Amino acid sequence: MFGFHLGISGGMISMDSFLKFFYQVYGKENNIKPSNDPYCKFDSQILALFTSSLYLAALIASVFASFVIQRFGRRPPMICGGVFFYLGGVSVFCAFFRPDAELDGFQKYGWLLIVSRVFYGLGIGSTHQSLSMYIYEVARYQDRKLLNMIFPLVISIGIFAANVINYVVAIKEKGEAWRNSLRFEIFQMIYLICTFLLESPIYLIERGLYEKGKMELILIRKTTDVEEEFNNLMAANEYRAMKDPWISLLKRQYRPQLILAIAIPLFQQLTGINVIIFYAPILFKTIGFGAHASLMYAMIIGGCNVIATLVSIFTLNKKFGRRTLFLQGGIQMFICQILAIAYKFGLDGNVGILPKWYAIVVVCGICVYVAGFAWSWGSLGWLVPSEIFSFEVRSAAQSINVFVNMIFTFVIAQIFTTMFCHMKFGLFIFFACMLIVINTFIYKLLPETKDISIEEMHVIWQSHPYWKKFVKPIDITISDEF
Ligand SMILES: OC[C@H]1O[C@](O)(CO)[C@@H](O)[C@@H]1O
Repeated sequence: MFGFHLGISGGMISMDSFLKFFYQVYGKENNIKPSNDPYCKFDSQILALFTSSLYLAALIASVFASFVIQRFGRRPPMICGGVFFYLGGVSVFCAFFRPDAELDGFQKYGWLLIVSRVFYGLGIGSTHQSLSMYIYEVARYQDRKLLNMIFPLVISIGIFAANVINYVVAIKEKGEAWRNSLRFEIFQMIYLICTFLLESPIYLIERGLYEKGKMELILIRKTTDVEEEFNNLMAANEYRAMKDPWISLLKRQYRPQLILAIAIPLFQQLTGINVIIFYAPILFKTIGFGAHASLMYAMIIGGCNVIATLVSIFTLNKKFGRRTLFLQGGIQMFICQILAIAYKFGLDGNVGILPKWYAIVVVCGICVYVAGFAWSWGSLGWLVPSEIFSFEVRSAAQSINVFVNMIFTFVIAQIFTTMFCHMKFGLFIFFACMLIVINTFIYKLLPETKDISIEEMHVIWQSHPYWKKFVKPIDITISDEF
């Protein structure tokens, strides 16, 4: 669902019928109208809010969720998320399935579009952390790594599904296709199924409900032979009771984890990936591609993202170290940005009928960029934190990770159209500079974590040229098996 929302809005706002509707509904009161400059046609803060409101809501919900997860368990935020998805669906339903929903009706109910995005955002914010924590806690130790890698894969599949829906509804239907794209969102109500999940045994043990925790562990593992695992969970609980993860994370000793919990999601967004994921159809239309072609190219790029993520999980991650992949992907993305600048992406405003070869070069260039992201920052951005956040600070560090990811997803969604209007192809200079900073950071500050256990990580920090200043040899870290 997260992936689906990342992918759906860009296609919709590139559809002329949507823009017309949007400016009709919101333009009057807010004095906005589409510009004649092709780079500025989409430059409206309210239009950007249609995309970004979801991430702003997700950001706020994720803060609440991280407290609820600790106090009331992993299930309540999942159930709240289900209710929010349901309300998002109801808002779309009210706006589009009403018998009087002719143009006037749509104008009257247009605000429900943003309301539905806010509900979906609250749903995503509530579930993002609780689900990833739940999966981590319930999974067997040996399955965790794979599950962590599947996370970016399912996001990319969600994005691709949204791209396909946008394209198919647009070619099947003339005019008001975006309404059908929105109707697909209603299927998210199936998320309510998640409310049937059991509570995490780790949470129950934390709350002193030992018997219940053991029962749920038996149900989850489908065997009564859980004594050893249960005893491990109890031992880990005693250890955890002595240390609050938020207080620990602020200690000097955990500085590498704190900095990386902020830097990894921040840099993942500053690679500029969401400029493409959110706004590829707009970029294409601006430089003169047709409406259907723009949606088709966005779909090809979405497909490329899925394939490259699969390649990353099943081959590259097994063969190459994390640093190598981060740096290789970063350099690949940097070269693509430089090419976009050199060839003045968008022909510097001379939009019109474009030769076919130009379209092919642009789309291939973006595919190479997206592939570079998918096998570096896309997959490692979720995997590496799980390898470096030690047990005692994991929940706090993971909350920060999700929070920072949401802030910058929101920022990019909100400022892109304005940046594009003012900077034109110079936008790529900004992201190219960011990639220099990002690659330098990885080169200097990220130690290799492939095939390193959490206990060994401690030694890695101590022998790192920079982090050794912070990490003292005496502190021990509890095994990741807990
Ligand atoms: O697959 C690309 C997508 O992955 C994310 O970085 C999350 O991991 C999103 O921000 C982006 O849209």
